[in-house]
Amino acid sequence: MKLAQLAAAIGQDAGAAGESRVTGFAIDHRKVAPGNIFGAFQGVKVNGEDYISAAVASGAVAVVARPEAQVVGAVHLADPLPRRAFARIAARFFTPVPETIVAVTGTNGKTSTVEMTRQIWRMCGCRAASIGTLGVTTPDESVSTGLTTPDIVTFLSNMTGLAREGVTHVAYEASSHGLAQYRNEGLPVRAGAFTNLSRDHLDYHADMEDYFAAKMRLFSEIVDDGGAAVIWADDAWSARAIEVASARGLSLFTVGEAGDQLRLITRKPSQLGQELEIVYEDNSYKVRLPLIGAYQVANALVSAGLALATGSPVAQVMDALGRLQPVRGRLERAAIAQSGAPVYVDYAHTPDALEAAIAALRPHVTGRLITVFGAGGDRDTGKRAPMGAAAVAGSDMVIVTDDNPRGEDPAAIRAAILQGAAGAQEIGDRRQAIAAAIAAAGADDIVLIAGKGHEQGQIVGTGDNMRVLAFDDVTVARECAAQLAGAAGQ
Ligand SMILES: CC(=O)N[C@H]1[C@@H](OP(=O)(O)OP(=O)(O)OC[C@H]2O[C@@H](n3ccc(=O)[nH]c3=O)[C@H](O)[C@@H]2O)O[C@H](CO)[C@@H](O)[C@@H]1O[C@H](C)C(=O)N[C@@H](C)C(=O)N[C@H](CCC(=O)O)C(=O)O
Ligand SMILES: Nc1ncnc2c1ncn2[C@@H]1O[C@H](COP(=O)(O)OP(=O)(O)OP(=O)(O)O)[C@@H](O)[C@H]1O
Ligand SMILES: N[C@H](CCC[C@H](N)C(=O)O)C(=O)O
Ligand SMILES: [Mg+2]
Repeated sequence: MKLAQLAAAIGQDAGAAGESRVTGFAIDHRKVAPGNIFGAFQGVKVNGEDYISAAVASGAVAVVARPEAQVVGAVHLADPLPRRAFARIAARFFTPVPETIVAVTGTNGKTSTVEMTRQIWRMCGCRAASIGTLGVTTPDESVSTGLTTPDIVTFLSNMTGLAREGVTHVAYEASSHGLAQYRNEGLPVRAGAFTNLSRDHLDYHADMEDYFAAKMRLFSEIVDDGGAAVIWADDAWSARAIEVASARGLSLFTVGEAGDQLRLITRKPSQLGQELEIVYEDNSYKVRLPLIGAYQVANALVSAGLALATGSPVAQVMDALGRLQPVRGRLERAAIAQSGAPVYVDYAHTPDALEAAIAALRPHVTGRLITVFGAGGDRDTGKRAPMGAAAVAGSDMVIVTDDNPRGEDPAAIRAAILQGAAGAQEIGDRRQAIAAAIAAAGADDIVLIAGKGHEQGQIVGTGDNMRVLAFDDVTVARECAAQLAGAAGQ
C-alpha cells in the first residue's frame, strides 16, 4: 500500500514520498524494517522520539510523532495524539478484519466476558475468537500473548490473521492501559461493553475519574457510529457509563436487575449453578446457568447482550447460556482436600473482585471459608489494605501470601495488606500458604486461593533481574491436597 493512501487516514498529504510503498509498521525502533512506518511515542519509561533517527536509519519511510518532534530523512506524519493517529493509519493497512468485532471494558470481568461471548457465538454456529488476558483463542487453538492488550501492531495483525483464517466474530478485552495508550482500536467495533468500575491501577491513572475516563473512550470514540453499548446496569458507575454512551448516540443495551433490554428477574443458586429468569423483548426465559457466583451471572448476561446486540438469534443465545463452560482460573475447582473440602482458584486481584469471589462461595459453605491471597508488586499500592479488609470481612480464616512481587520487597507488600487484615496469618511462600490452608480445612470448609487464576508463574525481580518461577495455583493445590492425603494415610 502507498504512503499517500495511509497518510490520508489522518488527513495528511505525504507529498512526493506519497508514492513510496509501505511494508509494515513498528513502534519499537529495533523492529523497524525498510519501508516501515515508525510510531514514536512518549512512554512511561522512555521517549520513543529519541529513537526516530535510528528508525530512519533502519529504513523507516515515515514517522508518526508529535508536531514538535524532529524527523529528518523521512516523512513526518505529525499529530498531537500520535498513538491515536498511528492506530488509524495502521488500521488502513491491516485488512481484512473480522466482520463482527466487539470490545469489553470494566475493572473486573473483561476476560470472563470475552470468553463467554466467544462461546455463545460458537454455539450459535459462528467462527468466533477472543483476545485478552488468556491470549488469543480461536476455534482451533489458544495462544498466550503475555499482556491483556498487546501493542497496536500485534493487535491489528492478529485481527487480520484471524480474518484470513475465516474467523468472523471477535470479542476483545479493552484494558484501561490499552485504552489510554490507543493499543487496540482503529478498526470497526460494532459494540462495546462495560462490566463495572472499582479500584485498580491507581498507580497508572491519577484517580478514579481519570481511570473511568480512560475506559469511557470505548464508548465516546472507539465503537462505530451507530454501534451498540452493552452496559451492566447494576454497578455504581453504570449511570455514568450510560450517559457517555447516550451522548455519543450509541444504541443502548442495558443488562441486569436494572437493565432495560435484558432484565434479570430472579437468580436462585442451585447445587451446580444458578437458575435465572430473564426478560428480553417482553418474553421471559428460564436459564440454568451451569456456573456459581453472582458475578458470573453479570458476565454471562453482558455476553448474551453482546451477542444479541450484534444479531445472534435470541433462542440460540438463551440455549447457549445454559451450556457455558467455566473460564480458566475463574472460580475453578482445583482439588478436593482429603477432608472433603473443595479448593477453588480465582483471579480476584482487586478489593471488589475478592469480595465478589468470596460472596460467590459463601452460600456453599457450611463450615469455614479459608482465603489465601496476596497482591502484585509494582502495581497499585493503595488497593492492598482494602483487599485485606475484603478478605477478613468475608472469610473465617485468611492467609496473606505472595503474588508476583516483581521489583518490590514481598514482606513490605504483605505488611501493606495486613494493615487492612486484622487477625490474618502471614505465610510468604505461596506453596506453603496453600498447603497450610488445605491442611486446616475440615469437611464443611471451602478454600479459596485468589489472585493468580490461570497464571503460570510467580514474577520475581524487575528489569534484567526479572525471573518467572513456574507456579500454577491449580497444580499446586492438587499437589498439596495429594501430599497431605498421602501423609495422613501413612
Ligand atoms: C505501563 C504500560 O502499560 N506500559 C506499556 C507501554 O509502554 P510505554 O509506551 O510506556 O513504553 P516505554 O517502554 O516507555 O517506551 C516508549 C516507546 O519507545 C519505544 N522504544 C523503547 C525502547 C527502545 O529501545 N526503542 C523504542 O523504540 C517503545 O516501543 C514505546 O513505543 O506500551 C508497551 C507496548 O505497547 C507495553 O509493552 C507496556 O506494557 C508494560 C510491559 C506493562 O507491564 N503493562 C501492564 C501494566 C499492562 O498494560 N497491563 C494491562 C492489563 C491490566 C488489566 O488487565 O487490568 C494490559 O492491557 O496488558
Ligand atoms: N462482573 C464481575 N464483578 C465483580 N467481580 C468480578 C466480575 N467478574 C469477575 N470478577 C472477579 O474478578 C476476577 C477477574 O476476572 P476477569 O479475569 O474476568 O477480569 P478482568 O477484567 O479480565 O481482569 P484483568 O483486569 O486482570 O484483565 C475474577 O476471578 C473474579 O474474582
Ligand atoms: N492485569 C492485572 C493482573 C494482576 C494479577 C496479579 N496476579 C498481579 O500480578 O498483580 C495487572 O497486571 O495488574
Ligand atoms: Mg483480563
